[in-house]
Amino acid sequence: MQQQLTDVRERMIVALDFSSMDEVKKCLERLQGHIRYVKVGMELAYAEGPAIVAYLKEQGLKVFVDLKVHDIPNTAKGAMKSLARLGADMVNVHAAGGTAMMAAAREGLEQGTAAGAARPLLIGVTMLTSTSKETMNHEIAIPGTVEDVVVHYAKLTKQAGLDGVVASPLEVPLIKKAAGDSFVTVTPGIRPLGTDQGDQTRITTPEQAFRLGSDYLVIGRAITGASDPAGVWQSIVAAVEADRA
Ligand SMILES: O=c1ccn([C@@H]2O[C@H](COP(=O)(O)O)[C@@H](O)[C@H]2O)c(=O)[nH]1
Repeated sequence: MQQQLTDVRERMIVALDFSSMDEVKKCLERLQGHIRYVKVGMELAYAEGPAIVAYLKEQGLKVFVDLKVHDIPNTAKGAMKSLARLGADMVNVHAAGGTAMMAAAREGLEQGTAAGAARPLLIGVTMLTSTSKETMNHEIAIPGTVEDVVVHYAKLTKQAGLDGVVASPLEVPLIKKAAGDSFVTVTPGIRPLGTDQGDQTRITTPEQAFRLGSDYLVIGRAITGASDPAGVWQSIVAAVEADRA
């Protein structure tokens, strides 16, 4: 990792999968003082535009802009140049775009980052955590195991000069073995015990995710869809801290 983050709260990213600023504000009111890092995905970014990132930064939060860029290298480079100007802390591309696209994305991000400002972390999405081996083999037409494909994408991502990958926590030990400990792992597919799996297939609990070596956890519905989001947040932090003690 670029930074040693000892407080688990700095490493738990809450996915704000909402379609309006109003819903975001209501959610943040309930989580105020607890969360440090949030994720803006396509639903919110397409609904509210760049203003949402500026708003979240004004609230003192770190922001992962999760738009999963996947296009020809020139377009990916331009997209990253524009994204760099938003002031996000983390952005991403699909590793399936290949090394030329990922390297171009990194160049665009560097060019778009203001002088003296820190470049956002650039992360490659390996295989979506909703994708099972069956879907990967028979629909996406990639043979083999998910683990082998994820490690292959992680190596390509590193080769292209990116900072890390998005994958399931289940694959983190293999990624770290192949790409090194400092290669950042961002892991959705987090389900505290007793929560609905929904559309995710490659899941772990928060405690397991940290135990497996994940650098950042992405947690959405388990927190934002709960009747007491702050209570769920606190119970996750407590469970992780107890597990590490
Ligand atoms: O492989 C991926 C990449 C991104 N995501 C995103 O993470 C959150 C997960 O939300 P939950 O409600 O905790 O399932 C969501 O915003 C996805 O777009 C992912 O799940 N898997």
